Amino acid sequence: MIMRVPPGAPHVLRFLLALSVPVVFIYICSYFVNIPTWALILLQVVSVPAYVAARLTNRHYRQVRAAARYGAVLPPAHNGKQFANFDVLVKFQNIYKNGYPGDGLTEVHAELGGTFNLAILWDTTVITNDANIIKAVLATDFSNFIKGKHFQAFMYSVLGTGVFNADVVIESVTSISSKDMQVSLRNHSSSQSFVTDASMNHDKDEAIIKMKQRLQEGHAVDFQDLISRFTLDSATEFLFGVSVNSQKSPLPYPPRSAAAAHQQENAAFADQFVRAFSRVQDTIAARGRLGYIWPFLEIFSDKTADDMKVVDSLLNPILEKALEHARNEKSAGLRKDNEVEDVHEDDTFLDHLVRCTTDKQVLHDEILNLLIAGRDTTAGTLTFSIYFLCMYPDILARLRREILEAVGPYRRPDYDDIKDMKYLRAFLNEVMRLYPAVPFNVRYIRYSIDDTTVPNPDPNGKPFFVPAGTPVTYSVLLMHRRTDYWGEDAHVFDPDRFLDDRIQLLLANPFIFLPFNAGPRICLGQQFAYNEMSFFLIRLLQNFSSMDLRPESQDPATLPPKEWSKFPGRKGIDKMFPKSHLTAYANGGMWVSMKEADVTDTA
Ligand code: HEM
Repeated sequence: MIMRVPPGAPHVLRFLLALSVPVVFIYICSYFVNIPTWALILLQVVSVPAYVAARLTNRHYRQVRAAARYGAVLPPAHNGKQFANFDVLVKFQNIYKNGYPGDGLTEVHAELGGTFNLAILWDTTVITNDANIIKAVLATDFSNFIKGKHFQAFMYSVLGTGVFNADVVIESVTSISSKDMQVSLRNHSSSQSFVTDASMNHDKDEAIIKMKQRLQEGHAVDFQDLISRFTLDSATEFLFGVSVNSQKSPLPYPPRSAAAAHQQENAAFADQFVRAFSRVQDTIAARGRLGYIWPFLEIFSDKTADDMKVVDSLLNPILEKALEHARNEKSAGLRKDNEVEDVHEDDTFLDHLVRCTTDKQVLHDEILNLLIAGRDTTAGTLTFSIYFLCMYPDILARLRREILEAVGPYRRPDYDDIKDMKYLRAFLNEVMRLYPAVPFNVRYIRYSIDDTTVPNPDPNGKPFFVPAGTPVTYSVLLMHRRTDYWGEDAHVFDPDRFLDDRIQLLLANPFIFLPFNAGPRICLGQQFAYNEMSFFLIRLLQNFSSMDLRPESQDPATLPPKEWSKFPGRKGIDKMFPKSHLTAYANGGMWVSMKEADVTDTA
C-alpha cells in the first residue's frame, strides 16, 4: 500500500525552513562572537518576528517603488481593527458559515469601489467585481494570470492534475492530458448529435416520475437532491456511456419525518458518493479561504482522504473497465495510440480520452474534474431555476406557455425546439445572472512575469499595480448584481432584461455577464449545459403547472435567518439560504411541492 504524505506537511516544512533563516544565522554568528547562552536564546527568539517584519516592510516599499515605476498606484486597502487583520479572517470564516454570499465584501465595495486589496495575516489578495479587470484577467491579459502553484496545492488532493487545476492552455507541458482533454471535449461538444443524444435521448423522465410519486404520498421533495442525481446520471452517461443510476435509490424524506430516520440507515451507495463528493468540495474550498494557514491544519492527515476513498470506489472500476477495453482493442489491432483528433461514432467521452492516454491517474483526475465541471454546475443552476419558478408564478406561467406552444404537453423536445425558445434562454440567463454556478473564482499573477497592472475603474485614475504571485479573487456574482452595469433593478429577477431594450447594457459591455467565464479558458460545456437544462425544464413544465417552496419540510437550521428580510437587494428578498463551495448550492436543499398539470391546463 502506498503511504501518502499529508498535504500540509511539505508546505509547513518549507514555511518553517524559511523562518529558521535568522535563527540559524545567529547561531552561526555565535561561533565568532562570544554571546552568553541566555542572550543567544533571546536573540534567536526575537530574530524571527524581526526578520518577518523586515521582509514585510521591504516588500511594501518594493511594491510602492515598483508601482511608481509603472506609473500606477496600489489599489485601496481594506483594514480591519486587529493586528494583521485577524478580525477580518474571523469575520469571513463566520460569514462563510452563516452569511449571504458576498456579505462582508459588499460593504467594502460600497466604501472602496469595485477593486481593493485585502491582506489577511499579511497575505495580500486583490478582490474585484469590476468588469474591465475581470476582462483583463480572463481574456485580454490572459497570459499573465494563471491558476498557479498555491491554487494547485490546495486543490491537488481532489482535482489532481485535471483540467480545473492545470494551466493547460499556456503551459501545455505541465499537463499534456488536460490539453488533450480540452481537445476531446471540444470535438465531442461541437458534435451537435452527441450533445443532443447525451442530454436528451436517455430515459430522463425518471426524475419526474419519482417526484410525482413522492408528491402523491403527500411529502415535499428536495429538488436539489433529485436534480443532483439526475445530473450525476447524465454526466456519467455522457462520460462513461453508462449511468450510475443514482436516481434508482429512493428520494430523501423531509429531515424530521419518521420515514427519514429509517432511510438514513439504508443510504444507497450512489447517495454516499453524492455526499462524499460534496464534502470534498467543501474541504478544498475551506483550504482556499484559509490561504497559507490551511497546511497547518493538515500536517498529520489529509481532510479529503476518507471522502476521496468513497469517490474513488465508484470511479476506479469504471476506469479499469475502459482501460481493459482499450487494451483488448489494441491487441486485436482495432486501435492506434494518440487518435485524439478523431471522433469515433460510438465512443463515449472516456473511450475518446483513453485514446490520448492510458495513465490511470491522469484519466481519474480528468474524469473527476469533468464531473464537478459538468454536474454540480448544471444541478445548481436548475435548483435555482426551480427556486425562481416557485417565487414568481407569473414567470412560470409565461415560460410554460412558451413550452406548450413550441412542444405541446407530451412530446420530447429536440435541439431545434430548444434553439427557438427565446424566453427559456432568457430565463436561464437570468437565473445564472443572479446565481452564477461559480460565484467566486481566483487567478494568480504569474511569478515568471515580474509584476503587472490592471485598469483603474476611474478613467482618470492611474492603473492599479499588482505584484507577481498575488491572487486576484473575482466575483461574478457581485458583478452580475452591480446597479451601474445592470440598472437600478439589478436585484430584481426579470428574464425580460435579456429580451427588451435593457439588452443594450449587455451588448455595450459583454463582460458584465460571465456565468461561463471568458477567454481561452471559457467553459467547454456551455452548449451542452444549455441543452441539458432546457430539456429538463421543458419536461418539468409539461408535467407540472405550479410550484411552491416548502420551507417547513426543511431542517430549520438551514433556513435563511429572519433578520435577512430587513436587508436591501436580493438578501432581503430571498427565501432560501444560498451557499457555495466550488459551485453554488442551496443550504439544506430546495424543498418544494408541485401541482401536476391537467391535460386541459394550458397555463
Ligand atoms: C450551468 C452550467 C455550467 C456553468 C455555469 C459552467 C461554468 C463554468 C465556469 C465558470 C468555468 C471556468 C472555471 C475556471 O477554470 O475557473 C467552466 C469551465 C469548464 N467547464 Fe463549465 N459550466 C457549466 C457546465 C458544464 C458542462 C455541462 C460541462 C461538460 C460537459 C462543462 C465543462 C467545463 C470544462 C471542461 C471547463 C474547463 C475549461 C478549461 O479550463 O479549459 N461545464 N465552466
